[in-house]
Amino acid sequence: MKCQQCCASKSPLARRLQLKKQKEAEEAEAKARPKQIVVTPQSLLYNYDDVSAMAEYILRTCRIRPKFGVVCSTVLSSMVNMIENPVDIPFRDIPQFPVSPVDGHDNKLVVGTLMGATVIAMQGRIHAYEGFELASCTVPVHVMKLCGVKYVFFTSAAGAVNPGYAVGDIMLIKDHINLFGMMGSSPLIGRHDSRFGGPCVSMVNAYDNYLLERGMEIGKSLGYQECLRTGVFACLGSPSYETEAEQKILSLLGVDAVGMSLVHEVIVAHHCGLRVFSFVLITVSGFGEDEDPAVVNPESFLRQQQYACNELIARLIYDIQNDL
Ligand SMILES: O=P(O)(O)O[C@H]1O[C@H](CO)[C@@H](O)[C@H]1O
Ligand code: HPA
Repeated sequence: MKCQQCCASKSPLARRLQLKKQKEAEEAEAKARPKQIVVTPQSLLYNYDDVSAMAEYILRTCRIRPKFGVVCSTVLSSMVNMIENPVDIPFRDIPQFPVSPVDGHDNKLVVGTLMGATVIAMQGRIHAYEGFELASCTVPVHVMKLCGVKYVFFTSAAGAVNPGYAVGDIMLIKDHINLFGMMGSSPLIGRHDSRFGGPCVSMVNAYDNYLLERGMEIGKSLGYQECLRTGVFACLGSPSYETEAEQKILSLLGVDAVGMSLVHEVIVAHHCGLRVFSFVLITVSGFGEDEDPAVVNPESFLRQQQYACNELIARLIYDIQNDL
């Protein structure tokens, strides 16, 4: 006697009929199911309790409530050497905190005091081009917020788009063009938690005007007026540096300098009510020059300007701390 099931499944016609029936059943089931709102993974990755747990771990470990947060660019990680009585907290020790897999990234927080103020600095940041969700790139900002931070300074290495800029220039950011956001990708997409902010956020004064002006004044008073600029920044999503054609587009858009981070961090910081000061160190001069940005060695590069950046951060913290 023939077995109905296995013999039937061997006939191509029977198999096709079976698949058709299966598909129809699946479609009917899908139709009957209530429509679901698909929440993007951004807001699901770290909820308020997850972020609280990270902040609690940090506060328990360092026993300091930081008022200032600093996100150090890969090229400006020497900033943490200014921190007194430092407590190092490796990212991997903080529950759920993202850890960069890139060689040479320090992957730690340094908490202590600087110019008499309490600070928490990120030595090494999380980049989208490493394969992280924007929520992972920006969760450190929410953690800083729950640690008690009020002011946050973001720094980055950048390539010049403005032809008037030179390597070594320090551009204080007055505005950005959010290329990620224009393409529909933002760490704020998805269900929001009102303890961090509302569903939408105005970006007016995201780069705090007062801090920008103070930063400029301090930079000048320190003698850096020749290399100080204020300009518009944009962030690329890919680790490939921009092509000449892309540089031209960026220039037409009004971008002065371009990097691979910072913009989404600033959005999250402003959204949750932190006061933001940001600047970039120009490490690659752009536009028509025969320079390959990938060959720039950040380790041995621009020591003097790195010092200038550190001085700028320290003096601004001092002035804010002392209401100057
Ligand atoms: O974002 P930071 O750490 O400044 O690093 C910048 O420099 C690297 C490229 O040289 C990129 O990672 C870019 O984003
Ligand atoms: O020249 C650059 N282009 C884009 N991102 C960068 N990050 C550092 N330098 C650059």
